[in-house]
Amino acid sequence: MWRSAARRSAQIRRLLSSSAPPAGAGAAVPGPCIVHKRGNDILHDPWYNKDTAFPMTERDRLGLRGLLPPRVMSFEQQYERFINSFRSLENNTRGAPDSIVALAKWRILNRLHDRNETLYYRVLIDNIKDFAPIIYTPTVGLVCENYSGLFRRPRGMYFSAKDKGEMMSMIYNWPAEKVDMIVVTDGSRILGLGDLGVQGIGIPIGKLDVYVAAAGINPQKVLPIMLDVGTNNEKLLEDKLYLGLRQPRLEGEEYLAVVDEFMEAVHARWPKAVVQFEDFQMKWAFETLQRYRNRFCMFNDDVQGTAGVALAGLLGAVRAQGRPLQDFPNQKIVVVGAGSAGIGVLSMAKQSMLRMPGIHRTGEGHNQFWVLDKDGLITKTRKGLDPAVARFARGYGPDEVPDLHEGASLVEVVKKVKPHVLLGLSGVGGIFNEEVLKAMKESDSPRPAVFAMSNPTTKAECTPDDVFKHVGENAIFASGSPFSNISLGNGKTGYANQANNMYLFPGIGLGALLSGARHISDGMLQAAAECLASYITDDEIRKGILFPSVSSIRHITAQVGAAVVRAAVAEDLAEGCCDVGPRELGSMSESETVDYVARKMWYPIYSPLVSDK
Ligand SMILES: NC(=O)C1=CN([C@@H]2O[C@H](COP(=O)(O)OP(=O)(O)OC[C@H]3O[C@@H](n4cnc5c(N)ncnc54)[C@H](O)[C@@H]3O)[C@@H](O)[C@H]2O)C=CC1
Ligand SMILES: CC(=O)C(=O)O
Ligand SMILES: [Mg+2]
Repeated sequence: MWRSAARRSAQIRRLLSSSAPPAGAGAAVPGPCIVHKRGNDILHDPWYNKDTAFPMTERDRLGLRGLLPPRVMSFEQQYERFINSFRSLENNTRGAPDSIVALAKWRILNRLHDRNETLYYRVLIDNIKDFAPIIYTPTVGLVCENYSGLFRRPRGMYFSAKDKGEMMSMIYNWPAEKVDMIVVTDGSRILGLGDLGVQGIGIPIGKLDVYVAAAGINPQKVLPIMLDVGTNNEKLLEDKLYLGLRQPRLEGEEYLAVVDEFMEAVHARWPKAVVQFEDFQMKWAFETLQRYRNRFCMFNDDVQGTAGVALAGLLGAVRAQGRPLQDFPNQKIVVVGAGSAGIGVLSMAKQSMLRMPGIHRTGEGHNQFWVLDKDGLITKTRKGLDPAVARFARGYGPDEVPDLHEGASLVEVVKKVKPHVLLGLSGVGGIFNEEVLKAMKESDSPRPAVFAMSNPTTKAECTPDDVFKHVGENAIFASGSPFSNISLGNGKTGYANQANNMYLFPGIGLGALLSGARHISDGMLQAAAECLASYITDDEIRKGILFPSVSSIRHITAQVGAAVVRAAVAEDLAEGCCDVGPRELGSMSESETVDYVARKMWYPIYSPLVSDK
């Protein structure tokens, strides 16, 4: 499995060098693009604007002559100019507080996004490792918290509780004829920052930027959406600048009626669009997933995308111990956080354990998990447990070893269980404190793994410094938001892996889209997770590297996308996309599918513009 992944990876690297467009994706001579506007309207449209790079012939053709300074710059010159101004911003803000620097960097990128999307996405693709922390976690969290103050112009669509009955017509207000990818939130659980109401729109925007950069979705075909059903955040309700509905959140049937109407409207206009649900509070994350997953092509990224990434990390932790993957069902895993992400991870990990052959276990009753929430260890004696959580409750009675009790604290659990993996999806910064990490040192694993997956950085359960200091140099660390690697002395490195669903959601969405899947099945998600798990070589794993570098995200996404396409075909869920039908998809070999996916990726190049006005 690992060898074929390495071969695929080399093939994709050849296809998708970040410095050159993939063959067939517009490439050297892009076809002309028809615009339905002229003059200033083009300069003010970031989809078409080229700023100073409009050649003279186009300036004449489009009524731009005189509206721009006379010198025509090349794309490369514009690119260099932007990168230079970004680097001087970095120099000029050195020593300033982190949040000021982060927001200044976000502003300069956002201004480019507002002005010229082709240039914006090229700098994003080429510098994804540096810029992902700005357009995505952690800075996107800061942006959401300050959204009402930072707001200059809208991006995406807003459907509010006041729009009940209007959504079917409102959806036609969106200017693009075709939309392929939608990310929607109701703002009720933004990263680990809680209910941010309408300000949560920053998350769909950031996720879709990752879609464009990683999956090569054409930015003209993405749509970030906010469902504003109110907020229960008192601070926002009292804030005079707050831009959302100043009312408590809708609940129950009233809430579902809004989401139902929105989904019907989207489906009516763009029946083949993939809809990603993001950052919904747990009860609605699960409810909407069950409600829509067999009717629409949708998935919940926090439940399903996160699960696949965590599973890839958990399998990596088994390999790092030098054990075969069949040993996975024997790993002891403590999960802190029983919310949408935690339960998603537990469900997928359990499914995967139950599929592994040749291990003595007791079917559904096999429980290698110890799950804690804000009230401590969850056992079967806990009252009012959600059925999704109850599956993982420990059945503590006098016969179960180690001896623990309902509500036991994290440190007690770690000391007694001596887990192989400690995984945090709690949204509580620093909860893996020195005492907990020192207890992890006594883990039964020779390579104890600590996954501090909560976002943004302030909510990470611990840092890599803490882990390599208190658990030891042989520990394995991964976090949801990026950290730098740690120098352990003697030329050794403690790797700070990033375990974030960004490694999977772009490939899941792209694979679903290109296969024309009727819906997104567990098999497609499993294929995505296995593909990510197999991306890393044994050598890397031995060093403690569990996930590839974010700079390879396009390569990874092409593979994940292809794995998803193939799973959709195998399950007979694929209806095909554009001129590629299900039969043709089914006849593609593994490498041809990767080729197909890579070639479908959009790449930012200025196209010649022709106006029809
Ligand atoms: N790395 C990644 O790719 C992802 C990270 N996340 C992060 O995971 C976190 C949780 O997300 P959700 O599960 O959707 O939130 P949620 O609100 O549904 O669940 C949070 C869970 O943490 C528990 N919790 C709260 N305080 C605790 C404490 N002191 N000790 C133990 N447990 C505690 C709660 O009881 C609840 O079970 C967020 O910070 C989010 O950013 C979520 C999705 C993906
Ligand atoms: C990464 C992500 O989806 C979250 O923190 O919610
Ligand atoms: Mg999320």
